[in-house]
Amino acid sequence: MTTKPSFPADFLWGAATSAYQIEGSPLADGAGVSNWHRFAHRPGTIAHGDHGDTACDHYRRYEEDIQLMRELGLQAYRFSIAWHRIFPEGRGRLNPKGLDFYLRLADALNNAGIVPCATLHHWDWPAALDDQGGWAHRDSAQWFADYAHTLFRALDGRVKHWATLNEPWVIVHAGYIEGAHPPGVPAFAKAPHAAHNLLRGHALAVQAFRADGAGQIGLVVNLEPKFAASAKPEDQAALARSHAYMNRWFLDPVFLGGYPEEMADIFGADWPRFPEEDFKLIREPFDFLGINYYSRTVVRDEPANLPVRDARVRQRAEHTAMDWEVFPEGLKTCLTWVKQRYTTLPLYVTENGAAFADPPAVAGRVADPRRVAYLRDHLRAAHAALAEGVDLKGYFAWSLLDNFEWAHGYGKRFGLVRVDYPTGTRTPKDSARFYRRVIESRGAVL
Ligand SMILES: OC[C@@H]1[C@@H](O)[C@H](O)[C@@H](O)c2nc(CNc3ccccc3)cn21
Repeated sequence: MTTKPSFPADFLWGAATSAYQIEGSPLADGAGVSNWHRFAHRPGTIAHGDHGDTACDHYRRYEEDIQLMRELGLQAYRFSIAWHRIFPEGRGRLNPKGLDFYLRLADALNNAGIVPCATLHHWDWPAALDDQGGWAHRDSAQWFADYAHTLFRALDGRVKHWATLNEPWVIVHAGYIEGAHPPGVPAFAKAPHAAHNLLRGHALAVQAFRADGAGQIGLVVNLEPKFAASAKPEDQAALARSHAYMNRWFLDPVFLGGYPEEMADIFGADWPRFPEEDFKLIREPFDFLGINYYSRTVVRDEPANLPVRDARVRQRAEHTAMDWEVFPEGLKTCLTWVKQRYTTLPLYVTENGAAFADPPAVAGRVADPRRVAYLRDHLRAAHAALAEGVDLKGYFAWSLLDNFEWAHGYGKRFGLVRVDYPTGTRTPKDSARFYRRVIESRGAVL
């Protein structure tokens, strides 16, 4: 007889979104041009020519969406703040109307009994900062810390749960290695500097929070367990490079004080020597780690695939619409690996979810059995990690709403709630109803 999972009474159940993916109104109320607004309007960058000019129209429909959150039984909501609404040029002139949207959002969430969990930077920022060198510019760390400090003071008393960065690895890999995200031009030699300045900015923001903030502050990383396709030494070496590149590049410095040795192998002559005092700063302690988990990858050696010289070996298993393998045990693997290698800090699953080819709404229902199964199996894995002593404090489903899936546009639907474009009509999917029952039963229905 298997015992039914039971999550702690204070476990925080939420859903997550990000500003550019849902808000729309990119230039409203004095907002500046963002990197993603400019990039998405560059022909050929986004599937189907999609962009975030309307998205889910959340900037205008946030009260309706908060009512949806209440109907789903959410206890918390993870959202991001659009820097370009606050400082249209990136620094200097503050735009009060832009700040006001987040004051209204936080007040409405608190009034609804939903914990606001704000991410300061989820990839969108003023295009002006990219024009001044972006994250590769050493001053970007201070630009970020100054922006963060302004928000800590402005939202004091309204927001007590903060994350500095969402997935710095993606900002660097997609933005500076691939060029698939802004700045949009591959700049291999700049990537290590961008990564380093993101970490410096995170630490400076934490120091600003210690001075003028209240509550908890953390960092959100994407983790993806890596497995070798074979026991051959070359595949084992590819595994070590791939694992270091995606999973250790940022966590080793913040928790262990230095970069993985594989980084010098991957970047070769383009791997810089950083000042020792930077590593002391980057180790600034914070309060929790957010982990975004979606899938795992099986890798083999592939010398032609620069810079990591690895290749994915597609598995005979279920895959999502993103062609990501469904691998629930990988969530437990990530959680236990972080506890074993790095820290006993509180952990949150800050993103977990899947895109599937959902059917349209019929009579107010959207049947998404594969997403129900995905959530069920990953929540079981999360509970298994809890049972092994991981201090897991909460779980945020990605995403509350179908939304703008970056370079994929609107064709990939991750939401618990379907959004029909362009009307913006919201329809809770079966997975939303399932998630509500999970929250109500503290996991007993899993
Ligand atoms: O792709 C789904 C979500 C995305 O919508 C979120 O904005 C972002 O935080 C997010 N991160 C991942 C996982 N990380 C990742 C790894 C490799 C390439 C792209 C994303 C998935 N997602």
